[in-house]
Amino acid sequence: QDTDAEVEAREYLNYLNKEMDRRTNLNMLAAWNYASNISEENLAKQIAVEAENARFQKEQWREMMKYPWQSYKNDDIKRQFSMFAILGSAALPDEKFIEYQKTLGDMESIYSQAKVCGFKNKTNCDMHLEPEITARMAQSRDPEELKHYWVEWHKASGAKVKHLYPKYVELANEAAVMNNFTDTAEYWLWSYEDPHFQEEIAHLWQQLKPLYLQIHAYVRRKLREKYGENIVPRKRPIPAHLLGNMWAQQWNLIYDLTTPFPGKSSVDVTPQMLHQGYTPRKMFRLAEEFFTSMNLSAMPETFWEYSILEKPKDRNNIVCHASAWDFYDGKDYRIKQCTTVSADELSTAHHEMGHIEYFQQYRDQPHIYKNGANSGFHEAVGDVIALSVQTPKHLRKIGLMEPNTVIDPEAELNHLFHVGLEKIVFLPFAYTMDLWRWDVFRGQITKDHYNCAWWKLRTDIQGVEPPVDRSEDSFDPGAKYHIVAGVEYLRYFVSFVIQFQFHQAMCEAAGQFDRRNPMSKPLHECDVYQSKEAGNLLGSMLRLGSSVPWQKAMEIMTGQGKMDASALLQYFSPLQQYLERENKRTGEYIGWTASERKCVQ
Ligand SMILES: C=C(C[SeH])C(=O)N1CCC[C@H]1C(=O)O
Ligand SMILES: [Zn+2]
Repeated sequence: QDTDAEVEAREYLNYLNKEMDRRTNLNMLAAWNYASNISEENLAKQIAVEAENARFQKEQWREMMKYPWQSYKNDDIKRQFSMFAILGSAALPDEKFIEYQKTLGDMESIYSQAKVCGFKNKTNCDMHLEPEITARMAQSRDPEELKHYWVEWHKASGAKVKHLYPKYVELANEAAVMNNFTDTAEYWLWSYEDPHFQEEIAHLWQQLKPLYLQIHAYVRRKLREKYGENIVPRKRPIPAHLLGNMWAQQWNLIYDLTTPFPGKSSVDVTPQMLHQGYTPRKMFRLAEEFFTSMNLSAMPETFWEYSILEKPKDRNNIVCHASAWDFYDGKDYRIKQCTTVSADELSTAHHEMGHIEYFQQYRDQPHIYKNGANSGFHEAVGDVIALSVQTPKHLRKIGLMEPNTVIDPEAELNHLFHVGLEKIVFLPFAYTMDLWRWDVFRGQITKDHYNCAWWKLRTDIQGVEPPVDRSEDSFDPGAKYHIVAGVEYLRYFVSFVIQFQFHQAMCEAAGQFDRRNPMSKPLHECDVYQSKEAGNLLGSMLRLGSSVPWQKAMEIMTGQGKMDASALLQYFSPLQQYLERENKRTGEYIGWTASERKCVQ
């Protein structure tokens, strides 16, 4: 039974939650207007709305402190107050708040509008990251062309925001301190509600690293066979421009160069999608149908009306980096993605729609709980579905793979390897992104050695190196969206571990996995399509939002409350055995020696 004080406190929370929904709706509309139509004027409009709301939040913070909420018995009221009490950047005084948002907006604008000149057609200097440069990094098999786009992109993006980054770090840390954190690293880690979270991540990486070393050595051999020993030396870190992705974060786009059994069924459905006349809209309809087949939500009609699912033809002043948007009114949800028709982008479409599913499932939560159980949960939802979609079994079901395609153990290994190029490979990259930023926020990496510290981490942890020597004149972290947009990245490391725990739980619910006899129905062959049991299990966790600690949400989903690498390792165990056998057979050097690339301080 709530005390009178708690009854009064709850009434205040009801007001605050409703008012924050209303105000955040205005914030999101202004942010959407800027991101979809970049201009100084639209940034100023967005910042004006955000500054007004920051003022309101500071005012309410003073109001909240009149309530002795730490002494309340009601856990839910205490949880809401403790979350509302953390203002983030809104804690900054007005003019610093505005400077902080302007710095982020300017970095995002430079990144999103950066362009380079062509390698072959040197007069075409209108090539943007999406779609042109991304397409060349994925499709070119000419090391010189790949080096050109790698170097030019890093010059046109990272180097151009270098002068703004220290100011962002300084103001982010000032805000963190005003929220009673030592720095932004601690503020970011606080959201995971576990005082030992950084150590837990380090422990998970130690468990997963052996598998990464195997796929790294195997891919390096395949690249050496393709490009020769001079370009891909046997024991060296892998040159980052040869891996199919500008940041070498996922290598699935060089699947054709590295597949274990080239003759077997190709899991790359891009040609089929193009042949069948797939459009971006059809890709998102396909994703929606998967969710509804499991008794999860369809997209509201306004989603199809307001979303931007293709890059506008006539202009480039748009943030193309894919994103999902909640407008906090229980009905307006949107995706903005400069979609091109490909298998990789079909996965991204599922990823983004997973965010929308989460938004819809927790729509009845109070404002403060309209978040993922932690940020990694939000990133995992769509990916879990995509794990089912990309099974050969499912691709045949939806007509993207010939019905008579032979799916034998070698074809299954090809599929596992393809998923490994996207999931195993990504882990050290995601880890590096925030290992670098934690040290920057903590003052261990200062601006005079931002770049060389970045490459030391990238070489030590990920085993990749830049295609050319670097120096502190460059700012290569700034060539990656999440760095210039100030988006925390550990969420993706968490997602790529827990999505296999969710997949395992949902496959069990769907009767397609048996934890007591794991190889009787291999986890990587599971497809939860049309399983109401799997959908209801997922939905029951999504509806909670952040109303309970993520460990509780994990327990509801998987029966236990911890992050656990064993589901991922179980999923990839046939691949790990194959890679270990193959690397031994070819005498591969596991790991890498020091890079010969210099970084001039
Ligand atoms: C698709 C999104 C929007 Se939340 C994204 O940023 N992702 C999804 C995978 C990792 C990360 C990236 O692209 O770096
Ligand atoms: Zn996401």
